[in-house]
Amino acid sequence: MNRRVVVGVDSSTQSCKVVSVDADTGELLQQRSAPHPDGTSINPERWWEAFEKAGGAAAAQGEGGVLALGVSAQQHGMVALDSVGAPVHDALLWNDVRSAPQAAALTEKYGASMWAEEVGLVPVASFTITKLAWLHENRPELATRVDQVMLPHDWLTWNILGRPAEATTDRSDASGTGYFSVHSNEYRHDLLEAALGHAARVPRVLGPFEQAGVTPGGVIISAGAGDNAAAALGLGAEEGDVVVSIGTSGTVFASTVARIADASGSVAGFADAAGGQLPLLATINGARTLVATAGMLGVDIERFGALALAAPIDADGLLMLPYLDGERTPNLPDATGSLTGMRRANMRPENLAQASVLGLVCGLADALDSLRSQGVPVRQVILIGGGSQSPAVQKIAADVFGVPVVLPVPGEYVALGAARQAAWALDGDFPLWKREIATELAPSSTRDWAIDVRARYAEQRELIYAV
Ligand SMILES: Nc1ncnc2c1ncn2[C@@H]1O[C@H](COP(=O)(O)OP(=O)(O)O)[C@@H](O)[C@H]1O
Ligand SMILES: O=C(CO)[C@@H](O)[C@H](O)COP(=O)(O)O
Repeated sequence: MNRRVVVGVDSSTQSCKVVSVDADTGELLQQRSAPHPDGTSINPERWWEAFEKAGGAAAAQGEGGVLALGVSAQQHGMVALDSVGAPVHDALLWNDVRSAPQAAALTEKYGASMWAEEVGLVPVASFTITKLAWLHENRPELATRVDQVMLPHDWLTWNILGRPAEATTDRSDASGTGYFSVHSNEYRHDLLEAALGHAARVPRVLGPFEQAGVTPGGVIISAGAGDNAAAALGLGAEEGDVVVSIGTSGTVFASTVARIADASGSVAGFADAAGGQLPLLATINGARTLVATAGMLGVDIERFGALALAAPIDADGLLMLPYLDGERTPNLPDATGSLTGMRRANMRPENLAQASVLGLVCGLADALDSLRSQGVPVRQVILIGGGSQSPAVQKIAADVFGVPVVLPVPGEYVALGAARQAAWALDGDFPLWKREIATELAPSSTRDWAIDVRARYAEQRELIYAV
């Protein structure tokens, strides 16, 4: 019997991944990727070029017998288009912190409780609405030209469908804008206008398995999703599963029924891609903490992993707070990284490597504690993302997180989730693909060392950044 092929796309911060999957079994058939330029702002055409290089554009026109395709992408990016569909400014990405002052002003103007209760999140620089406010305040001549605002996944879907009069999005990605209410499932046009200075068109929000359209090649295009919501779909995350993704961002999230309204702003009450909720915390400094430290040591990422594994598990007291690009969790957009606990005896390359691993994982453990404090059940952590492939991360994760940690077979779970959504849109039934086999990461005989490291990490964070 001929396979029915669906395709999933993950247009993430650093690259575009395209996976071809058997629609009936979920078996991975092909996987390709192409890099994106570095930076926190980008001309969206670079996303299209990578999408083409990774085979996505051809698949979207039916090459290889593709029946359906779904696009997932990095969340929050501001794609502000004029009346002819051209960007008025490079897209400001989730990890661009220039709109931090606007985030603080929006929070002050309406109050954190309103944002948490009505919109589900409290503005920080990552969220689209703050970027529109930045444009309005700093480039008013461009802001007045904005006709419509999209997110990265919306813009790719819109281009795949030949730039129809009405763009589309989905609830999971809309929930990360700051001008959409997960409670009413309606846009808050008033908040968008307050930020941008005038009204602007926004994409129609599709249901979980609604079709965005069909390409001239006959390929059904699904609604798409924000990347973390797509990962939850790809993993088949269940109540009690908390996904920790170590990609460019570090994210900690769960697919739940209960809505979250965290006025502290730590936990964002996003929507998932299946009609539920996706409470989430994100750090700006994910796997690139390890990559930057490897660069400082003059070694590649494999050698970095070996160095970290060779160090004492607590880095012999060396401690890094890896706020290398500013930080979102905790909300310290102007912070820089710090290295403390240095002694002549511990100033060794392996200790620096391990300190960066500990700094990354301790920050994610803090996020896990915040998620738990909002009533989200934590039965196990499912560890994904490029950084999860680090043997040094795998060695300490169970001890530092303090709960069972499972590692699925290496895979692009965001793109797989987008493919699963495409199969859902194709058939109208959620595909019951087999759940990936996962390996439980063995904890140490005692996690006392991890409790001590986390306490010292918290002490330094409070001492240096007062959070
Ligand atoms: N073994 C490893 N150890 C540490 N970092 C790794 C390893 N393998 C990949 N990475 C890093 O993971 C990141 C890519 O992960 P990915 O989840 O694809 O990110 P994104 O989805 O944000 O583009 C890159 O920064 C890469 O250098
Ligand atoms: O801002 C968030 C979630 O709120 C990030 O998770 C982005 O969605 C970027 O994802 P990656 O490129 O790191 O996968």
